[in-house]
Amino acid sequence: MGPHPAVAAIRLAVRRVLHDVLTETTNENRTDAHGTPPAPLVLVACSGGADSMALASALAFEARKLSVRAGGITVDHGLQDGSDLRAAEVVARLREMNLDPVESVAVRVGREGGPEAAARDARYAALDEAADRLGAAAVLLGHTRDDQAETVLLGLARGSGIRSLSGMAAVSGAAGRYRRPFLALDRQTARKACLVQSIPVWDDPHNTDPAYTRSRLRHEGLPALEKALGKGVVEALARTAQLSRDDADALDSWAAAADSSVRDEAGQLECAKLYGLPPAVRRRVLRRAVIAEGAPAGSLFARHIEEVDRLITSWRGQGAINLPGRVEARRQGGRLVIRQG
Ligand SMILES: Nc1ncnc2c1ncn2[C@@H]1O[C@H](COP(=O)(O)OP(=O)(O)OP(=O)(O)O)[C@@H](O)[C@H]1O
Repeated sequence: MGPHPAVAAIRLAVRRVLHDVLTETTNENRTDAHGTPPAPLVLVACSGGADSMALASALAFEARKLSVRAGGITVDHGLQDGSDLRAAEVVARLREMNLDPVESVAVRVGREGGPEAAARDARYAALDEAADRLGAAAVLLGHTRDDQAETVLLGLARGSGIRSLSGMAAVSGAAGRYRRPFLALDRQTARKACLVQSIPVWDDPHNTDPAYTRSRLRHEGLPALEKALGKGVVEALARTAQLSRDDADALDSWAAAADSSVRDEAGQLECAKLYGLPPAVRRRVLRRAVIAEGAPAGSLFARHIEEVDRLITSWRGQGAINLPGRVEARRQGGRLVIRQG
């Protein structure tokens, strides 16, 4: 008898990603002293929750069959009493699965951008550091289709265009280090896989705390949408993410190609030429120009770019526009001048 369908599904998802990682490392043509390619190290980022415990179990199983070393990292955000004990427990469970190396990394969470964003920033910084130090070829994350649907809704509510509707990428980070094998699987499958394999899971109290936006969305928003629109809404939102990502990528390439065509010989942006671009492309050209002058991408919102865009489309002699990173945009003699003040 084969494995339970939920276990088969999580293993297949991980196997596909491990094959990708193996193909990429082979293509890089790296070999050891004996001329054979070294087995790449793949880490699972594990919170101890159902998604990442399922991921860890599938990684442990599939890595044994392939030429892949499997390890794990758990990050202790230090935000709850006893978080260090929980991290130690996760480490013990990952070691029981024969993952090696396994580490717990303690981080200090700042306040920048709210508690969820601050915890996420600290977590990714710690995962990056660990992956570099251990020489990992990839870090697996347990985001599911349900997480993707939530991310699309959060992006929709920001009102900042299709890039924010495109959710999380299956491959992201420096040199494509982060992989999300479960993006097409639902959360129930991961939970079921833990249940049938008797893997204990930790339910993060933050996930049910209504103080957190994502938790409200998960427990109130999405169920209400499913009631109104039917069960297929999660799948539709996840599909929207993929379609939006493709559209956003195409528009970004268009903007990159359009950039040189709207500049004069001195490299200055010409307002008349910018005016002739489709708005979606023009806003991207402007965003690129503002970032190139030193505005931090994460602090640059749609409303900032709209204001710069009005210097082109609704010119009424308005003054300079102040942007994040002390960048300033002004219209001068038919040119758009963007520079750091
Ligand atoms: N403390 C942590 N340490 C290591 N990795 C983490 C930690 N928290 C989250 N992750 C990684 O990020 C992914 C998404 O986490 P998030 O908290 O957004 O979702 P989740 O649905 O609660 O996931 P899980 O059920 O695995 O906890 C996790 O599946 C895991 O891979």
